[in-house]
Amino acid sequence: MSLKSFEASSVFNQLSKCAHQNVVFCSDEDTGLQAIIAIHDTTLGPALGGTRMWAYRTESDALQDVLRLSRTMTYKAAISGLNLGGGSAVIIGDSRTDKNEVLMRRFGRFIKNLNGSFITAEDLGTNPRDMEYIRMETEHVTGVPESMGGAGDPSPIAAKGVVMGIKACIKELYGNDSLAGRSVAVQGIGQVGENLVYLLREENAKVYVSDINEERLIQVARKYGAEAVSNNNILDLEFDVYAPCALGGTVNSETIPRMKCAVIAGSANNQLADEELHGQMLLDSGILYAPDYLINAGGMINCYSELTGYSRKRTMQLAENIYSATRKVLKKSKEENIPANKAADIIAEKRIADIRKIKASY
Ligand SMILES: NC(=O)c1ccc[n+]([C@@H]2O[C@H](COP(=O)([O-])OP(=O)(O)OC[C@H]3O[C@@H](n4cnc5c(N)ncnc54)[C@H](O)[C@@H]3O)[C@@H](O)[C@H]2O)c1
Repeated sequence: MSLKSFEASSVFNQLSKCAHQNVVFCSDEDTGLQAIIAIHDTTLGPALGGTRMWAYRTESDALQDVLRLSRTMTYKAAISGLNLGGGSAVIIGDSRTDKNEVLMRRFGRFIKNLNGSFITAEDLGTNPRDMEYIRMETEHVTGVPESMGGAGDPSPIAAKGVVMGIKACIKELYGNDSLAGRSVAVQGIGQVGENLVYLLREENAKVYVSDINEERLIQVARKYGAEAVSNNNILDLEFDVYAPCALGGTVNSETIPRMKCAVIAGSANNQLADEELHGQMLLDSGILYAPDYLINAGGMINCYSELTGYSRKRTMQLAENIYSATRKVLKKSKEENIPANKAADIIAEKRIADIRKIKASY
């Protein structure tokens, strides 16, 4: 087989499409570890990003995921005014059956070898206990429990940022940002979703909730006085705000035409299945979109605080800044008639380019 014949699916072909600074393949026979660490951009600071453990169907899927996630982290840090770059890691495997202390500690050794250019935290399939194992091998990890000097669970801060994003959208549409009487559908009521439901109910919003976990759905709906709805037809209902807080890709060519909401603002990463196509479709449909990486930056903000000396007050302040950052993005989107995700990208890219210039001067 000539090299050309498998070019389309090759690792080098995938890498050539994105301008990552460094991609490290980690393999260890003794522990069975197979992982990829991607460092997208470190102009603003060391690359920070979660470690996701997932039973990927193919190695190519794992590579694609880590490349996309790490790029998103660069933009998230840039638009949030953080001095961090973007990175991410994936461990290939089922977190319920394949994860153990040695595997996580071996992975920690790979992070150690990157000498601080990559700092990790939790993501899907990993938790504070795993971060403790990584911490046994390297200091370049955040999201460790408060008992170990960490900042603890980032999801309340992530939810706070999402509320700020929702309020900024409501202000844009109705001239005031009160959520009283506004209706919000939260899809996925896990760690962030439940905190979001709590905050929305505190503001007297009418809240609908859906989740694939029926037991949890009933429990959370009852606890906060929310209305449980079926996950299958949640998008067919009428409400002001759709808040996707489970998996990405729920905003796509099939769902957008069905949507009756005025706003999309949630915590899930990569909500638009295709950023260019679906960002434009939302603009054309008149649905206001609060870019995901902007309003879900609370988790990264929490990690940043942990790295720079944790203060609850400062962390909350940074999460509250998401309100003005969202207002700025929506203004740019309206004035230039461009999709909100595109407007956010331009603002993030400008900050990186500006800081790169001052770095070149010393
Ligand atoms: N945890 C954080 O601090 C944080 C920060 C930023 C972004 N995020 C993103 O927010 C999202 C939620 O994160 P989390 O930590 O709350 O996760 P989680 O695993 O705690 O919760 C996810 C919830 O979604 C439900 N779910 C899964 N698939 C679903 C589907 N198809 N339809 C409806 N519900 C479904 C699950 O049952 C679960 O209750 C993820 O996309 C994550 O990447 C999380």
